[in-house]
Amino acid sequence: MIQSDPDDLFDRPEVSVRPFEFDADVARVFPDMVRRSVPGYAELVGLSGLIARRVARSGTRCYDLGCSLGAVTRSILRQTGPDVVIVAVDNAPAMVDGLRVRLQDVPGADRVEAVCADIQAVAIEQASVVVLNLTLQFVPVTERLALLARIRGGLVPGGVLVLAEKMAVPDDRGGALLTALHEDFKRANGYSELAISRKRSALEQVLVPERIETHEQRIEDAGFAGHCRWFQSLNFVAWVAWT
Ligand SMILES: Nc1ncnc2c1ncn2[C@@H]1O[C@H](C[S@+](CC[C@H]([NH3+])C(=O)[O-])CC(=O)[O-])[C@@H](O)[C@H]1O
Ligand SMILES: O=C(O)C(=O)Cc1ccccc1
Repeated sequence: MIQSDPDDLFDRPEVSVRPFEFDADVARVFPDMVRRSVPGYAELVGLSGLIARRVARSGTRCYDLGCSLGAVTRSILRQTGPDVVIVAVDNAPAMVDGLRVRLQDVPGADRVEAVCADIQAVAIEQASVVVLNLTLQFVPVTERLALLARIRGGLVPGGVLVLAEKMAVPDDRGGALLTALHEDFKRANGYSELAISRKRSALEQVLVPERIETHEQRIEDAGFAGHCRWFQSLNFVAWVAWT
């Protein structure tokens, strides 16, 4: 696990009242926050690297879109050969700064191009793997299809999209159970009732989850030839989609 200060952000009264932002405070606690908030996060990161190991070809690029501090970037770096370039993109300057620091003593880090930019404006070219690990949920819903279609267009034959998202649960007993269990997971990881409810408010309209069927329909509409779901833990789910 990468070094992190403990996440106490939502125990502070002033942080709750404004919408969630990937600023310097969040970047400082992010590894602790994401580990304690996303069930299966370590598996998502590790398995994304293994997917890249299987798929990435020499002379191609792997993209880590919404890379935060580069957990997936480092996972891919460990699993791919010397002729694979990794393009790590985030539009939060504090995240990209943190990524650059964390790459300093990592072997092979010269294969990583760290870019501070909007993923909607970054060219995707010669890509064998494009990872959106918990990132699409922050892109405006109306712009999601265009982004996936552009990713599809930048993939080499045999290339894949790896998409992981918090999902909107169905409005039924199963959905209610998943939501309740996600809160139990946060409680079990030491978050207070207040912190859980404040973060929920801060994320409203910032993180917009969608139903599994909506994601799968969009993957098809974007022109991918096929997809399969390879991960689910409570209300977090991941797919691989291929050309
Ligand atoms: N339009 C955008 N352009 C660029 N970056 C963006 C955009 N929108 C959001 N981000 C960035 O996407 C990241 C989402 S976190 C990803 C975790 C990481 N993938 C991980 O495997 O640790 C997930 C979470 O916090 O739930 C943040 O760093 C944002 O700045
Ligand atoms: O905490 C949540 O409810 C999440 O969906 C995960 C998360 C993790 C880190 C930043 C924002 C959301």
